[in-house]
Amino acid sequence: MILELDCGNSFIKWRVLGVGGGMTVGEGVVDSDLALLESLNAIVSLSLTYCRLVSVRTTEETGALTALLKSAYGVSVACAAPSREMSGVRNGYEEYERLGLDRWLAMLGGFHLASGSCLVLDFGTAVTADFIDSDGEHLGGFICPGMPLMRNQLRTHTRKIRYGDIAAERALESLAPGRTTVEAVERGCSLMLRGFVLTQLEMARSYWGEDFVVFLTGGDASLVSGVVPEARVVPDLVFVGLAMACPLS
Ligand SMILES: Nc1ncnc2c1ncn2[C@@H]1O[C@H](COP(=O)(O)OP(=O)(O)OP(=O)(O)O)[C@@H](O)[C@H]1O
Ligand SMILES: CC(C)(CO)[C@@H](O)C(=O)NCCC(=O)O
Ligand SMILES: [K+]
Repeated sequence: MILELDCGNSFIKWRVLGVGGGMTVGEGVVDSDLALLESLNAIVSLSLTYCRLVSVRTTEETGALTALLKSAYGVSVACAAPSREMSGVRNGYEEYERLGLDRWLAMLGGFHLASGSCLVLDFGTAVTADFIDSDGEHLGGFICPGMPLMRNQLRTHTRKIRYGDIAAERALESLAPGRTTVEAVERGCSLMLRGFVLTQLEMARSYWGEDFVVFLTGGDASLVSGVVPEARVVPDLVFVGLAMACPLS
């Protein structure tokens, strides 16, 4: 069984693939290393042979998790590393090692699935956009605060914006002008994300006309999928790239 991990800034996304890398035996989202071990230990007849991970955390944090996995399961752990070029994609950053590895892997996955120009949009703690042309050239991208950061900034820097998670979820059932604080904030931030997406689409059209594929990934992709009905929503896009960057043999 193969353990795959995407260690983001807020959550660790994990999944376990069965022997041969085919079926998904288990998957989830956890908020700590210990919660990850708990989830894994709950899988009956877990028998890990290999682990591959991508992390945008510090070297120390990633090292601690790697050591934990090695000692708990005696498994070898491969970490995705930055590279100038891979699987036909050329990293467009001036200093390629500074490009977030989650972005890099989502780009590898997207270019592989599109076999042509693509726009990769990831909606996590941060929101990112990356442009890859039909030659695999990464033109660069954008980084913005995601939904959790936008709402927390408002909560932190105002005195009267306070509401709970359940109210937040209910507020997003419509995007009409809000008549309560929670509706006004949740719908406002959601519309900001949608506006961002529409701007990215405009830019992609200016480069490639209609000849490109849009990928949506990340925990909050569903907030914007309505404005790009033609987009491919691929929740595991980072894992697609991870398997390419860290193959079994
Ligand atoms: N099962 C889930 N657990 C946690 N968050 C979820 C879940 N499903 C959707 N989300 C949403 O996904 C967002 C987090 O996105 P995601 O998990 O892609 O990124 P992250 O790990 O927080 O950050 P990064 O951008 O660094 O990867 C949160 O805003 C949350 O509302
Ligand atoms: C932008 C995030 C936080 C998205 O998860 C991550 O890709 C990251 O930390 N990137 C490093 C900075 C950069 O990509 O330029
Ligand atoms: K991410």
